[in-house]
Amino acid sequence: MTTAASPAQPPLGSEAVPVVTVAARDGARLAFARQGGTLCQWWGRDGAERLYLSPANPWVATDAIRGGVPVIFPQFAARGPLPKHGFARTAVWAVVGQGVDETDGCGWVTMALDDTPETRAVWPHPFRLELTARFDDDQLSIRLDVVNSGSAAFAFTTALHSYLRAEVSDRVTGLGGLEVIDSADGDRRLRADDAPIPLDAPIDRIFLNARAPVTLARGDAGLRAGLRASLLIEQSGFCDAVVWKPAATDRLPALPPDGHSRFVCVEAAVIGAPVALDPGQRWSGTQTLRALP
Ligand SMILES: O=P(O)(O)OC[C@H]1O[C@H](O)[C@H](O)[C@@H](O)[C@@H]1O
Repeated sequence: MTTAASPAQPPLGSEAVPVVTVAARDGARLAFARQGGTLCQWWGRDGAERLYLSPANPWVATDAIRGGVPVIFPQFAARGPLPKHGFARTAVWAVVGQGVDETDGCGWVTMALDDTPETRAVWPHPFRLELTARFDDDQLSIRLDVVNSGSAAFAFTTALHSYLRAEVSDRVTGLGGLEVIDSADGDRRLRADDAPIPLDAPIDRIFLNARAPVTLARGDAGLRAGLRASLLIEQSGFCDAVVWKPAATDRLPALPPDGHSRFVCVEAAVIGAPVALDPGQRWSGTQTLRALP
């Protein structure tokens, strides 16, 4: 277990859910937990938090971590017969390696999850997941690999459920023109317009075939809070994107009363057309967050 940079911060991790921190050469840092293979926090070299990690997260071994980057696999949300968001976010992953890349100074960590009797009880497929994060002060790149290690084909949906620090005056841009499934409105289909998405209202939408970069643009409050002017969010392999921000009245577990107004999730996802993998095949998807000056 480690503690966050400032003594005023709530504890980071617990005995049941240890959290480890790795530093890049430029002083940026990343915290991760084997619980769910979750990246918990990415600090710039100025110590600013770029991800949202709920101060009310209970750090118990059975729960997904409320914040950071939970890994959603093999089912997104309740869109199928499995438990909501699948099992990868609550399983205990292995740490394959961590360190600093001598060539470019980036910090990195790789975690992996293989099928177990518990996963096969809910989803009867041998698989291997590998999550590799590389980061410095300017960017965090997160790659998810899915390998079919069995002898029969399987299909899955997935997401990197990234919780980004955001204030209500911030906006999300770059998703205009895409086909949308509005999860908050009975899966109504609509076409996104070009207007920036305001973060002073709840939203739960899937944007299909999201290939272009998305920007989280700061308003006054975000700039006053010391956040970088904007965050550029790019993805490859993942064909869809989700923008989710709960309402104050949602009263989500592990979130403080003002938590809904401190983040937005911009998720790199595959939902509309599940990935089908034959035995021995590998699928890769990457989400990259670039902190612009
Ligand atoms: O509360 P959780 O189970 O972590 O789910 C959090 C959210 O995940 C996704 O973004 C879904 O689109 C939302 O409908 C869901 O509320």
